Amino acid sequence: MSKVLVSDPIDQAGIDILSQVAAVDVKTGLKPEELVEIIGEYDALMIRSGTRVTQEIIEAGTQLKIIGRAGVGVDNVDVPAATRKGIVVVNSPEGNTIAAAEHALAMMLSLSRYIPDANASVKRGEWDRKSFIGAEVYKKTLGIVGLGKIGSHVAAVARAMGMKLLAFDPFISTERAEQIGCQLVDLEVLIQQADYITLHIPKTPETTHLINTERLAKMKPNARIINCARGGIIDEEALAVALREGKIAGAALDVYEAEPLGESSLKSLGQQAILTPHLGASTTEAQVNVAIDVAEQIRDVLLGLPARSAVNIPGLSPNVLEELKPYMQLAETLGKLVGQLAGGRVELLNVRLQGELATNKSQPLVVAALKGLLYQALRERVNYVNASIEAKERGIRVIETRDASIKDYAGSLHLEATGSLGTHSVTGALLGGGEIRLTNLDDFPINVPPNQHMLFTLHRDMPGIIGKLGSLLGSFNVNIASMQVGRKIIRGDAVMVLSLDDPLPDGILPEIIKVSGIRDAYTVTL
Ligand SMILES: NC(=O)C1=CN([C@@H]2O[C@H](COP(=O)(O)OP(=O)(O)OC[C@H]3O[C@@H](n4cnc5c(N)ncnc54)[C@H](O)[C@@H]3O)[C@@H](O)[C@H]2O)C=CC1
Ligand SMILES: O=C(O)CCC(=O)C(=O)O
Repeated sequence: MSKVLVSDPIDQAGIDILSQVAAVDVKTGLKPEELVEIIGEYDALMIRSGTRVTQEIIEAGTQLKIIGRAGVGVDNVDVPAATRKGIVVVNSPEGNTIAAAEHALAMMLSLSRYIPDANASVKRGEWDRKSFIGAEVYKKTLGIVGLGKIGSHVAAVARAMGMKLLAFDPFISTERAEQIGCQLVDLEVLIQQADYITLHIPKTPETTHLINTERLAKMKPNARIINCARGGIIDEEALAVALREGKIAGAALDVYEAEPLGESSLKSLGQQAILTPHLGASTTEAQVNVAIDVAEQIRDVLLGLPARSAVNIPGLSPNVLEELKPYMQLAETLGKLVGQLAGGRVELLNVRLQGELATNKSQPLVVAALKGLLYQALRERVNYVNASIEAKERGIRVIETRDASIKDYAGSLHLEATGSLGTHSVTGALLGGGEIRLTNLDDFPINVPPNQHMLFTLHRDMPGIIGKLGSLLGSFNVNIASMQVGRKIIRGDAVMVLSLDDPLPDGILPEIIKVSGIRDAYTVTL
């Protein structure tokens, strides 16, 4: 039975799902060295933001197949290290969207009306109404940095509160921003015009310290800024100075450069600063959503099924994946075949989507073809996650082409590989029931199903050659399951495709090539 380690607090709904297929250990608050020590026993790791999954932990996770992050941000996981080891990393892209958006909105209103400090003063026994004269958000300008899932929901609610909306997001179109009721502007315009700024972007090298001393200096003196995205997008030291010097009116932070927040000049600020301990996703609803979403994906991967929200395999909706799955199987089979024909060191792979297939996404098919191509070298170590990286590291150049005009089958896939044994090509298609057919080999038309053990020969089409090869194989006790010849012209060059019941014994290939009329022979295991 598989074993899953849950190393952060996760809703019971997720544990129940995992328990259907695995033995689940919940061990929260582990020190990094404790995690390194035990991770080797587990097939899956489920975390929230509390566990840092470093390269060291990934290296020690010799059985790990999947890391599930019950939330959005995977910045606490060394995704490249996981990818190199073929470990799927999944998240829950939408499970906590509403929770995070509502937290940002709550922060905006709390900042405007000094709710945390007013509450604390009443609880201290005071009745001070003068110190808490707030500001209305109605008719004020909200600048949203990052108009993705959370930013868009913040926009919808803020618009209903009568706010004017500006947005900065270099990756979305003006039309999309307008649909959400936002005017797309440059970051500098947003910084200068907004009364409230809320950040909803990932932390990347480009967004680290996006809000720095210079930008804080350009903000309006009555401006308030909210960060419920990721720590480090705002330079915390610069922010503390700007707040203390009254350059801006307020800031509300849920996330920090280092968590938990230790020594920090932010802590000594007054009512102009509100600090929460990374609570954006902390609603009952969001925790149930993310736990179910991620646990289901871990369960599926442990059962050998694809994950719907993997961050390190080609992003595909479950529907598209379901539709493409048979073609991915075809691509993998063709990749295995052409890789063995072309020889170990393949330098170039050309993947051509033909007929109806030409309108599909090519990336998953390319990845599947590479997985097949590299199987000979890497066996079970290559999978959909690491196939592209492994290919790149081996210097395999990949070209993707499409030809919708080729209509001999509804949709077909053509792979051409150049390696140490020359350039070889193979085409395959799917029959009605999803059965794979090899339809072309090195430009010779054929029509054969793939078989575990196969022999291909390039020969001259002449009387007696089939018999000679049959007798030779018989003398080595090899049973032929089926045989087909493909040729373009009578008595010209031809290929022979044999499906064998047994692997070809060592030493027989040179004997086959000695048969008069046979120019080359290749053995393939699929
Ligand atoms: N505080 C908390 O507990 C939570 C925090 N988050 C964080 O909130 C952030 C946003 O999450 P989602 O909206 O779900 O992500 P999303 O991927 O839907 O949206 C992010 C948006 O940022 C934009 N973007 C990327 N780089 C940018 C840049 N340099 N400048 C401007 N825009 C840029 C993207 O185009 C995208 O539209 C993430 O960092 C996530 O980790 C999410 C959930 C809970
Ligand atoms: O797990 C949590 O509570 C943090 C959520 C979060 O930051 C995220 O989903 O990106």
